[in-house]
Amino acid sequence: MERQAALDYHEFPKPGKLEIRATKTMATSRDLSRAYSPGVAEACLQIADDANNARRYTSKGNLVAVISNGTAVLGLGDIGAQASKPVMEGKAVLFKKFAGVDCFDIEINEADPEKLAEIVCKLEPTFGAINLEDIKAPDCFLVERICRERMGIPVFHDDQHGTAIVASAAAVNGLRLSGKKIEDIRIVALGAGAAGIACLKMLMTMGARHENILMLDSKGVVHKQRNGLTPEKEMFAQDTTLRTIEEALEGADMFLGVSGPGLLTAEMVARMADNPMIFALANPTPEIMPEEARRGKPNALIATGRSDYPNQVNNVLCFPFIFRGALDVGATEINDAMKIACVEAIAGIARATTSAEVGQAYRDERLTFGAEYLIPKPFDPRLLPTIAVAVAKAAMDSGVATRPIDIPTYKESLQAQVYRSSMIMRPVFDAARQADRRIVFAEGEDDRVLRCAQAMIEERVDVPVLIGRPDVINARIERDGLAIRPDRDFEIVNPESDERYRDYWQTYHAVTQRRGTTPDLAKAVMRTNTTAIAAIMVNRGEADSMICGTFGQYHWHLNYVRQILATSQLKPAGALSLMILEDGPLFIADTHINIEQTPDTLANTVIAAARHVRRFGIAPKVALCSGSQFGNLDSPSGRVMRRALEILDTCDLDFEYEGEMNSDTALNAELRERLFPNSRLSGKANVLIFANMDAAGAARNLLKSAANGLEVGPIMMGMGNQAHIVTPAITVRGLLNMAALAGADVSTYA
Ligand SMILES: NC(=O)C1=CN([C@@H]2O[C@H](COP(=O)(O)OP(=O)(O)OC[C@H]3O[C@@H](n4cnc5c(N)ncnc54)[C@H](OP(=O)(O)O)[C@@H]3O)[C@@H](O)[C@H]2O)C=CC1
Ligand SMILES: CC(=O)C(=O)O
Ligand SMILES: [Mg+2]
Repeated sequence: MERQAALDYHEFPKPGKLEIRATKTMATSRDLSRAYSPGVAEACLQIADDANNARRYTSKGNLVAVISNGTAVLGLGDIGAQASKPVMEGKAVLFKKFAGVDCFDIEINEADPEKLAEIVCKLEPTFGAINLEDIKAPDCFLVERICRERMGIPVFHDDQHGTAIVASAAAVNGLRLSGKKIEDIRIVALGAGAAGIACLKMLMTMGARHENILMLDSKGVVHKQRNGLTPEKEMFAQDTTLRTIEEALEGADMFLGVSGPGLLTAEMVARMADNPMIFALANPTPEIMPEEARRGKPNALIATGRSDYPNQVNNVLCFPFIFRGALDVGATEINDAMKIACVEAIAGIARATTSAEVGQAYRDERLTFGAEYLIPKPFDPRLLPTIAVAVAKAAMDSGVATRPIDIPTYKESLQAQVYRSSMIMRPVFDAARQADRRIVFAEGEDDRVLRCAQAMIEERVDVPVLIGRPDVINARIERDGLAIRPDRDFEIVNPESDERYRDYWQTYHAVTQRRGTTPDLAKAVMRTNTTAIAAIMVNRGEADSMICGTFGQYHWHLNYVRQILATSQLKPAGALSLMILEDGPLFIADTHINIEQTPDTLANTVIAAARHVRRFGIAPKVALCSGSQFGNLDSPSGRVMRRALEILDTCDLDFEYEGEMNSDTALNAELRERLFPNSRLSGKANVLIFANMDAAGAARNLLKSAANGLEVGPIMMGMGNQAHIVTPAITVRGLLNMAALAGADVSTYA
C-alpha cells in the first residue's frame, strides 16, 4: 500500500532521511589535533579577526537552515513543529540532491511570530541563508520581514516566493498556449495565505492587473466591506458584490488554488472562461483532481502540486536552485530581480526541447512544450545550471552580490556537477563539433538511440544515421514527443527495403565470401542483421563510424565488426572503460575483447589504452593487475603479465607502466612503496589492465554498481574509431558520450 510504503521509506533502513557526514579525514591523531584542539583555534582566530572568514574555514557558505514552527504544514494545517519535521528533512534532502546545498532542518516550538523571528535572527552565525517553511499567514509575513531587516544573509519564505515563482512560470507558459495576455486575464485565487498572497503579487509583477483579481479565503470573497482584514488581504480587497466562489469564477481565466483539499468542483469550473488555467496547488490533495477539472472544462490547462500528474507546480523547481545561485555569489538577499530571473529561467526550460536525461527519467511521458508540459520536471538536469546562473547574474546586476563570479566559468562548473562526464568529455564534444562525421546506429529503433540522436542534433555533435523500420522510428519519435524528424535531421536505412540493398549484400559477399558466405546468406544477413549493415556502411565509406550493442551479446556484435572491418592494420586491441568516480577518472581494460590475454595481446592492450587515455588529456599510469604481485606467485595470469612486461620493455614507451601487482597496490602508492620500493610507477595508477575479461569486467561492473561509477565506454581500441560496441545497460547520456567519441576525429582532441 502506498501509505505503508511511504512510512517504510521514512523508517528503514534507519529512521529519517538525513545524516551528517564529515568532509575531512579523522583517522590519525594529527587529524584530531587539526580538526579539534589545538588546530581548530587557528580557524577560530581568523574568523574572530574577520567574520567573512567563516565562509572560508567553516561550512557556513553552503549551509541553509530550513526552519518551521509547523503552523501551516503543507495543507495539513497547524500540526506543530515536531510533526513538521519529515517535511523539513525532506526539503533538506532536495536541497542537497538537486543543488548540493547542505541543510539543517530546524523545527521550533514558538507560535509567537516576533519571538520566532528573534530566534531565527540569532542563528545567523551558523548559516549562509534561511529558508522559512510552512509558517501560517499572516504570521509568516511578519517573521520574514523582521528577519530580512535584521539579517545580512538571504531569508526566503519558500511557501510564498518559491510557490509564486513556479506558479508564475507555469502561468507565463500557459498564457502562451492559450494566446491570452496576462494584463487581460481574470484571476480567482482561493487561499489568501502565504502562498496565495505571494503568487498574486508575483503575477502582478508579471503584468496582471489588480482590478482583475478576486481573492477568497475561508470566509469567501475578500471584499472592501469586510472587517478585520489583515493588511495583506486588504491589499487585494475589491469593491464587489460577489461573495461566493461560484460567483467569483463566472468567466474567470485562471483559478489559483492554494487553500485546501477538494474545494473546487467540475460544476464551478464549468463557469469559467474558455481555455482556462486551473492551478490546484494544495498539497497533498489539490482543490480539484485533474480528471474532475477536465470534466468541467475539457480544454483547461491544469496544474497541481503532485508528482503523479502532469504539470507539477511545486516549489522544488525553485528553492534548491535559487539558493544555489544566491549562495555562490554571497548575495545578501533574494530580491525581485533574482525572483523574476528565476521565473523566466524555469519557463524557458519547458519551452526548450527536453534533454537526453530528462527524456530517460520520464520515459513514459510526452515532454514537449504544451498543455501537459507547462513547466519542467524536478529531475531535469538543466534546472541547476540554468536557474542558478540566471539568479547569480541577476544578483550581480542588481548589486546584492558580495562575491561576484565569472558567469561562463560558473555555468561550466554547475554543468559538471550535473553531468559528471561533462568536464572530461568536453574536449571530445568540441572535437566532434568540429569534425564532420556520420555515425550510424545499428539499433535505430531503440528509444535510447532516438533520444541520443535528438541530443546529438541539439549539441551539434554529428549527423546520425539510424538503421530501422521508418514506421517504427516515426511512431516512437511521436510517442516520446521528440523534435527530430527523418531526412531533415537524420537519415534512415530501412533493412526491409532500401535501394542500397543490392550494393550492400554484394559488398558483404565480396568481403566474406572466402569465409563461407554464399550470396544467399549475404542477402539474408543484409536483410536481418543491423550490426552487419552498419559495418558495411562504414566499409563502403557511407558512414565514418558505427555504434551497436544496445541489446545482445558483445561478442556476437564483435564477430560482424571483425568480419567486415578488421584489416591487417586495424584489429580490435581491447575495450577500454573510463570510469568516472568520486575521486576522479579510472580506466579499465580489456573488459570485452580478449577473453584470455596472451603476453602479445596484453602488451597491445596496454599501448592502445595509453594512447586513448592521452586523448582525454590525462597522462597514463598503467598498472598490470593480477593476483600475483612482483613475481610472488607462479600463476597463469602472473606469468602472462610478467611476459607482457618484458615485451613492453622492448618498445621504448613514453608513459609509466608497471606490473604485475594487485589492484589495491596499483591505487595505493604508499602500499606499493612498502612492497616494492623500486616500482617504476609514481603515485596512483589511473589505468588498470587485467589478464582476462572476467577480471576486467568484474572490476568495471563493481565500480559501476557498488562505487557509483559513471562509465564512458566501452571504447573499442585498435579499430581506428570505426566501430564501438556498447552494452545493454547503456543510458542515453552514455550513448551520447559514445557518439561524441565516435564523431571526433581521433587526432584532434587531447
Ligand atoms: N504546490 C506548491 O508548491 C505549494 C502548495 N502550497 C499549498 O497551499 C496551501 C496553503 O499553504 P499556505 O499558503 O502556506 O498556508 P496558509 O495557512 O498561510 O494559508 C492558507 C489559506 O487557505 C485558506 N483556506 C483554508 N481553508 C479554506 C477553505 N475551506 N476555503 C477557502 N480558503 C481556505 C485560508 O483562509 P483564511 O485566511 O481564512 O484562514 C488561508 O488564506 C497548502 O495546501 C499548501 O500545501 C503551499 C506552498 C507551495
Ligand atoms: C510544497 C510546499 O511547500 C507546501 O505544500 O507547503
Ligand atoms: Mg511548504
